[in-house]
Amino acid sequence: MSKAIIEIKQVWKEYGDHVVLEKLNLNVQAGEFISIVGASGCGKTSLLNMLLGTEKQSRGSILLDGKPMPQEPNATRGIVFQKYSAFPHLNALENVMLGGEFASSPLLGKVFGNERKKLREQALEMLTAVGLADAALRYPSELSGGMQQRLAIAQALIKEPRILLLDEPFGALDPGIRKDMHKLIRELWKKRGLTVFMITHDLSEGFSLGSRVWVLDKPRIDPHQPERFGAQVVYDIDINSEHKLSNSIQSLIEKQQAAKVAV
Ligand SMILES: Nc1ncnc2c1ncn2[C@@H]1O[C@H](COP(=O)(O)OP(=O)(O)OP(=O)(O)O)[C@@H](O)[C@H]1O
Repeated sequence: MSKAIIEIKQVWKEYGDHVVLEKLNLNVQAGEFISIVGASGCGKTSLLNMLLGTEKQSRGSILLDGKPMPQEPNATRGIVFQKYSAFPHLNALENVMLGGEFASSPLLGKVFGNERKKLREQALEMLTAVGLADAALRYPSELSGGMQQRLAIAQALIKEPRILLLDEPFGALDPGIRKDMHKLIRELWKKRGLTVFMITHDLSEGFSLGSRVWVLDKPRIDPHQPERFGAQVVYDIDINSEHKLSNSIQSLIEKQQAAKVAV
């Protein structure tokens, strides 16, 4: 087996007395697509933030290529949030270029001359890859929700990250647009050999996109002290090796879909 790109070893995350995550032990190979599902507040975003480097684990270690995870975001990891706020005074092309400018000139946030010309070309390529070539000169307020998420993906990918972190990236989009976005993200994942971590509340999205699904839940509950125990990865499901999803998982998905219809 090849060396893991990410190793999570005995990781705990606590906020004061509140234990959010406990005893996480997980290895991720380069090129995996991990869907992270679990109840609201179980610690999915906390886990993603630790992978991004904006949060530090309370205990244990997280390794990137065998070395401690850098404690700040850098170009190895790109992130896309559910709600994207692009700079409103910059057009799509300038917004994507800005991401690249900060990656190559973190202090100044600006590049000049030939480097700028090259960056402009790369940004245009990125916009083309996400299907926004025709909207390069439009401002964020002139883009639909789906287009704004495409822009967010282009901005994350301009830094050429090896790891892409997605925090409910399609949660606010209409079902038809979500489908298009699923196709896009699968293409980008495969073509660029990315390692992807995606939080979703939609189980069927998690199972259809991911090569592996982590289900976070609390195996232990103290009713008098709900914050005493944290969530763990209670199911770690390798989609490729499962010929068929187990009945229980399939029925979970069906239940969720039925609940959506009922709303
Ligand atoms: N900076 C913080 N300080 C204190 N508590 C926090 C902080 N960040 C998160 N929490 C708490 O940690 C718990 C897990 O939060 P987190 O956002 O990781 O959950 P989540 O699974 O992503 O939730 P959701 O699905 O609702 O987005 C929550 O109870 C939250 O209130």
